[in-house]
Amino acid sequence: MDIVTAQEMYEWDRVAIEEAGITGAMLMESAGRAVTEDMLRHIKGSDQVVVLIGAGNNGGDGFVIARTLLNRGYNVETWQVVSDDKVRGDAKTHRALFQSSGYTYRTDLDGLEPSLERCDVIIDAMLGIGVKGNLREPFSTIVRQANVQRARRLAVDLPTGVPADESDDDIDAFRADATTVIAAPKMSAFLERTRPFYGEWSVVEIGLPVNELPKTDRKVWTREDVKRALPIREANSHKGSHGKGVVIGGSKHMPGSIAMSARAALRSGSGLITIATVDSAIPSVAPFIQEATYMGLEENDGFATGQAPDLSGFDGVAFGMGIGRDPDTRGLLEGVLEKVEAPLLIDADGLYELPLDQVRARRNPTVLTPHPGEFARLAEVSISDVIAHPFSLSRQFAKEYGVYLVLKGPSTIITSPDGEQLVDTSGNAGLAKGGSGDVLSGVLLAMMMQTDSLMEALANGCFLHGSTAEHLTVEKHSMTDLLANDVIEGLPVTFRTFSC
Ligand SMILES: NC(=O)C1=CN([C@@H]2O[C@H](COP(=O)(O)OP(=O)(O)OC[C@H]3O[C@@H](n4cnc5c(N)ncnc54)[C@H](O)[C@@H]3O)[C@@H](O)[C@H]2O)[C@@H](O)CC1
Ligand SMILES: [K+]
Repeated sequence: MDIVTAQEMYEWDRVAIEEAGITGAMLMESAGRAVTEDMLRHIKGSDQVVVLIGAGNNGGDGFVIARTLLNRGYNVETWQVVSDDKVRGDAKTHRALFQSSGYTYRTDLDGLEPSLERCDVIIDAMLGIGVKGNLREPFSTIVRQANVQRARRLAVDLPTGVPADESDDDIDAFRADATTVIAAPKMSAFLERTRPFYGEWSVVEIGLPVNELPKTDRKVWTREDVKRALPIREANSHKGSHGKGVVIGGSKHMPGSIAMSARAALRSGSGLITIATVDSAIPSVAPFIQEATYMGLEENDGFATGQAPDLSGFDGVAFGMGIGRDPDTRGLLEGVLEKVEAPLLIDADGLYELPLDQVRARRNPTVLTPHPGEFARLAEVSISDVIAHPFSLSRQFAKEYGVYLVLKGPSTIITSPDGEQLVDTSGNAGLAKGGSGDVLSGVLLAMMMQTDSLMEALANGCFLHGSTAEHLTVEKHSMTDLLANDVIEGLPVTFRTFSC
């Protein structure tokens, strides 16, 4: 499923209208009808519905929605919140159709607040992707009034006041319980600051000529994508067919991270996993993971040091989980960056003092898996910049250093060195705990060794990790008590849902 910017969406509309010959009014009719159909999931026959209509084409959709609901016998009050002369083009055409169908609308805004207080459902068709900057009047007052009502709030395409794209503006917007998105989700549905305004969102198809539309290089990775792209275990496979991986990390006082990564990698189908960690950590890790083999690392004060061991012969390497930030570990990391020919994933403490020039110089794939704080440090920007512009900053960074970047968050954005992006929205707040990242690294390593496309491997890994947390918090756990180890032990159920 493509994710679009406002500009890309306008280009899709242009192709539909100018090249495919579908008129704007026709598109608006289809959009309004499809949105109504979707919204009916949230509307009962006895509900009093208020439809709020703005000046642009989002308002035009509102006239179609109001007419469709009235034709079906729903109780609807239609409010055009701007003066008549502001409504033009296709929206004006649909206002005329609304009126010639025998329906009337109100514009006396003094009477709007009591209506909002009385109604059961508010449909927001005031502003869509055309919003620019902070809300002006009367929109900001109406949004404020609507946001405090007990009524269910439903938004058309996007909640009024939420920009479609990345933005630094303060957000003052309609707080939707549910949003029916037209044709494709906009970037803001995945951004930390704007995503909550959407509520639960769904996408409707409106008759755009899909095969003629310019492709975007930004997509949501869905369950169907995972079903298609997840590695299948052939009946005649052996342990060597599924990847021989090594996880390098852990320190005397942090042995747990590497243990969790290794166990997650094994639970996710790796053929063989070697744990490379400081000698002093091996006795505490080994009893928990009997399926792994071990490689001792030189240590200084409990932290790994010395040269990189021989890592030839491995199909995938993950570095950094629990390794600590001791300056003496740097030589080991430099050796790993230089020597490892297999795909190399670097996480956690491995990202702390990462020599980026050496990363750029690598001829083999490198995967970095930062959370926003780690990414801000790597990219030398502020955390608030990362939160506001994760798509563009990820793309810029991945291209500049030639890396696969997994920027973790409520929406995880995976970017390839040539700028293609996949977004995973699975998971929940139960994962906001120490150890989650270590488990994810293990799952990703396993996927990297079993899937030809690294992008698909990373997106599958993020999805498996997130959807495991989702099912565990429905069946067995709460978001409060869920631990990283529970996620590892929940992976089998996730894999079983994909029958692999
Ligand atoms: N043919 C098309 O272009 C289609 C468009 N569709 C709908 O049209 C929408 C886009 O239409 P538009 O481009 O007309 O944009 P909008 O409907 O989002 O509104 C643009 C209007 O909002 C005003 N405005 C912008 N920023 C404002 C602010 N901060 N405060 C107050 N007013 C502000 C502008 O002056 C302009 O009148 C989509 O979101 C979608 O709902 C759908 O009907 C499908 C077809
Ligand atoms: K809207």
